[in-house]
Amino acid sequence: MELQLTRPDDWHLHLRDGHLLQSVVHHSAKHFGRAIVMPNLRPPVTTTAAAVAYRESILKALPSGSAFNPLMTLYLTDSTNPEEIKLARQSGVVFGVKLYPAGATTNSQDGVTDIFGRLPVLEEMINHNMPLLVHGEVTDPAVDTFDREKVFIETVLSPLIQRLPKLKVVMEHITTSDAVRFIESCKEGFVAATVTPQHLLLNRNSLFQGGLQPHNYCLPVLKRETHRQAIVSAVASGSKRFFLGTDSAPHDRQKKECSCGCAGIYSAPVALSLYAKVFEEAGALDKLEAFTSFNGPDFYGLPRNSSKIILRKNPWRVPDTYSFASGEIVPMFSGQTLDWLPFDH
Ligand SMILES: NC(=O)N[C@@H](CC(=O)O)C(=O)O
Ligand SMILES: [Zn+2]
Ligand SMILES: [Zn+2]
Repeated sequence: MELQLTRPDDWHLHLRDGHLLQSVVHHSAKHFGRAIVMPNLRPPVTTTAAAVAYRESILKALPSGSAFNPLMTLYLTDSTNPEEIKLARQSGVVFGVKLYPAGATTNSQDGVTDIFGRLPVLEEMINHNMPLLVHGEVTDPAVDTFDREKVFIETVLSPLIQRLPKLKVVMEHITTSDAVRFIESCKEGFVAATVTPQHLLLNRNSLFQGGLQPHNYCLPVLKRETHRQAIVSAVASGSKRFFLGTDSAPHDRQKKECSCGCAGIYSAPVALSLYAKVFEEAGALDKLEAFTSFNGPDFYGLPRNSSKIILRKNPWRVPDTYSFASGEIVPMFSGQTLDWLPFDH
């Protein structure tokens, strides 16, 4: 059995830099046309100049002949000014501005402490039709980890959208039925969400199955099964508001398997196989292509890709690890067998 799909894009990807970039970028470039590249490097990509330089290093790291197009983002801080948004738009290579609430996730320490203090920047983004990409969790240590997305929607995102109804917003890596309901309640074309393979396939039991499982730890953390089911129903419905964003987040194995393991799941090499599995199990393979290849570019106002890929039923074993110059990375579904295998058309 075979499916032909318009070439997909990844609307949420971490490519890192240095050795790690060199060893992961080809996994995304192999089948994806474009990717929104997240700016949470150390130091973060806070200026257009830095985004342009980062883009150059990504292009250099690509296999020769690759047509992969990295779409860059800026990391919003408490000192980002509206002028930077103008520069970003003029550059032609920056496609979004990322909101990390300070302290919410990996490399978010330079993030925003109060988004309502950034209104002039957000208004400039509206003028330039530049979307705000949101890691949607509050950071208040008094709020239970599993409630942080819901509380963010209630106390930050919903009031923000009411204040700035013309701002385009992508709620990244949604994890709850609350997020699904919220996105569905917003104006189509203005608010959308990316969905990761892990939040479609795993629930929070996967964190503790037979012992602590650091490779299933990401942020926002996996939630209970009812939330997973709500997210599957949302994507299987064919709604245009949801699209593919892997949040593929490579970390050296030693940084995951240690006394304070960091958050992030490496899914780039398996993501398309996993999304196909989700849609097949939901009886919605006919909705897969819109999710992987249409809804994202339509939301961002970019053309859909013209080339195609094939997904073939061809069981394959996911490698246990991928080696890179200074370590190894354990991928999602490491060592397991997946049915669908992507090929270039
Ligand atoms: N998702 C994660 O758990 N980690 C991401 C950061 C992020 O997307 O929040 C990373 O950069 O490692
Ligand atoms: Zn995030
Ligand atoms: Zn991410």
